Amino acid sequence: MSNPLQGAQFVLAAHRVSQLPADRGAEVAFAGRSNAGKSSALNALTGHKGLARTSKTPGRTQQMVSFSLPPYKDVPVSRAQDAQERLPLAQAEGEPSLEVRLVDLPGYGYAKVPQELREHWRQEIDRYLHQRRSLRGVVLIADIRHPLKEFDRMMLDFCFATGLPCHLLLTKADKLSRNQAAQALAAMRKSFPDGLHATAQVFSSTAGTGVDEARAAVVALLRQPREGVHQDR
Ligand SMILES: Nc1nc2c(ncn2[C@@H]2O[C@H](COP(=O)(O)OP(=O)(O)OP(=O)(O)O)[C@@H](O)[C@H]2O)c(=O)[nH]1
Ligand SMILES: [Mg+2]
Repeated sequence: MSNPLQGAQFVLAAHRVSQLPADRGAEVAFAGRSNAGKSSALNALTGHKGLARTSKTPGRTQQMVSFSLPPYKDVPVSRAQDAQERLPLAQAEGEPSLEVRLVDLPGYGYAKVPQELREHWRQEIDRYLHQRRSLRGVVLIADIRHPLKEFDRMMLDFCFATGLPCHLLLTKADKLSRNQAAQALAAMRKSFPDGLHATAQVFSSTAGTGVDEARAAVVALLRQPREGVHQDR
């Protein structure tokens, strides 16, 4: 299966929402607690090992890092079928330029990050979620071995309240047996409230588990129509 997210390139790292690329096209944000494996997941999904910086030390990503996917603006509609796999954004929207981005958000909840900085990111992430019109969905990344933490719950609540779609990657599945991983996934799905627009899967950046499924989920998020996503945001 070809990779619909290949060709991603670093655009910029922002300290504030206002420094992000122009708010058009479609983007999907990667969120989760510090050290959950967000940057590693981005690298696995784009098939570009060194794209996002990863680290054993929590708190590595201290900016909002924006990556662009190749613009497919010149794909003739007659070849759309052929291009479907490589065309993350729905053409039906009729935007002349299909700008598509992935955003690596700073990890949340790392105690050693100074309080002031944590507060800064709490505010900026909140602002990002509420204001970013091109945001089509969130990939929430959580360690499969641990129950969801406060930040994860807040993110799901936000998605629930605003109708923003969310795809949960239960990552580091290589640390569990297949059976344990399947059980953790089933328990997680059960805990979702009715009406939450969320999907979940088992994932491992290191073992490559669930990579194709996750790529398809990201593409599905990028194709979300703009309406319906942020009516209430
Ligand atoms: N075993 C295993 N380790 C992983 C996996 N994904 C990430 N890691 C490790 O977990 C640590 C954190 O990974 P990162 O991708 O940097 O995590 P992050 O969520 O981006 O962290 P911050 O930027 O600090 O918020 C690194 O040591 C990774 O090698 C995985 O699927 N399996
Ligand atoms: Mg990171």
